[in-house]
Amino acid sequence: MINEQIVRDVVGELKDPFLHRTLAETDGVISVSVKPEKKHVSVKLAIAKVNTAEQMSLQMKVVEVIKAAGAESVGIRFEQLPPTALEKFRGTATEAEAQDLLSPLNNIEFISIASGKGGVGKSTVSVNLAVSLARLGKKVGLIDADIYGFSVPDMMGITELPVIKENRIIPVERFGVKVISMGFFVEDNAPVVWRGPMLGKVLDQFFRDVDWGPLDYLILDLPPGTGDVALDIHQMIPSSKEVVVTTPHPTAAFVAARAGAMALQTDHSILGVIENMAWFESKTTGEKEYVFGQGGGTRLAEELRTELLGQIPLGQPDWSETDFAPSVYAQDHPIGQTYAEIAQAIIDKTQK
Ligand SMILES: Nc1ncnc2c1ncn2[C@@H]1O[C@H](COP(=O)(O)OP(=O)(O)OP(=O)(O)O)[C@@H](O)[C@H]1O
Repeated sequence: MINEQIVRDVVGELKDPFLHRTLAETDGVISVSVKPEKKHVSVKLAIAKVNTAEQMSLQMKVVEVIKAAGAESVGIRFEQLPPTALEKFRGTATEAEAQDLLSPLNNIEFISIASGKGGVGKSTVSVNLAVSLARLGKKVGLIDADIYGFSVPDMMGITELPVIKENRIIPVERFGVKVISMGFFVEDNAPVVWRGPMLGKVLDQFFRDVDWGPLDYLILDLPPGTGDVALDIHQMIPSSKEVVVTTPHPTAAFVAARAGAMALQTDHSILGVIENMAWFESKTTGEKEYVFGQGGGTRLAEELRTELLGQIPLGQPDWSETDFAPSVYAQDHPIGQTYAEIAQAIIDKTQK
């Protein structure tokens, strides 16, 4: 039966990627909690530098060893080692890494977009939030981590592929957003059927081998639902602030609550709820019709003890206004303005 000591032992053997000392040596295993009945383990680790590709790789290894020790799900939080510990071990880093440790922290805010089920508009929301944050002057990256149902390139009207320069993948830039999608690496729209380690490698590559440059926000479009794939990805991505997308129907909100619960279980925090397809407004009378019901967003926000960041009505973008990107709303489109307000609320909440 898995217990705290076993977790401390297996994780303690892994090395801090910058200091090349084991986490046991650096006192990097801050806390461990085990819920035996759910076979769930939460760990809090301290390493030399957080929110880096190296953290991502370590995160994969942590998930691997804890699962090998008998856990079914894992939540990981990282924090930075205190300066005294860094000073003590810096001699073990290479010259370049020591320099790197001195540089200002690569302080990216990870925001993941989740939903309880498919088709509620999670990818549309991811794309438009990313574009709106960029319009507000932020440096934004977008990872289409909906690995089996990637749609971001099509939604943004991206036709080119990323180029490789000096062994680094240069993301495609569109509307000021740097985009990486599984769709760039799969031929002829073939379905992707990997799980576990392969999935981890792909995600790792998205973080490690992509030349993101400096970023304020990295938006992750997660796979829908609360199944194994969504759980795998939740465990493998760095701890993030999560936005849960739902439609207004009470049942949809009920399902979305499970996605929120999964986020919390895997140590992500919840930033808020977006209610999509909230109503249809008649162009002729201005009357609102609540086609998919009412109240789901508010109810979900209450249940997750968070706030409703905004409500997005039904409506299509005007393609010609957005350079033929089928799902991007122009800045002056009413829905584009709503996205701008939500993006501003996210900036305020994350103080970026
Ligand atoms: N507010 C909206 N008004 C009208 N159509 C919308 C709206 N939001 C999304 N859609 C449309 O609904 C469909 C589903 O949206 P989207 O692909 O973003 O959902 P999803 O939750 O990401 O689905 P999946 O996870 O299954 O890929 C798309 O055709 C999209 O254009």
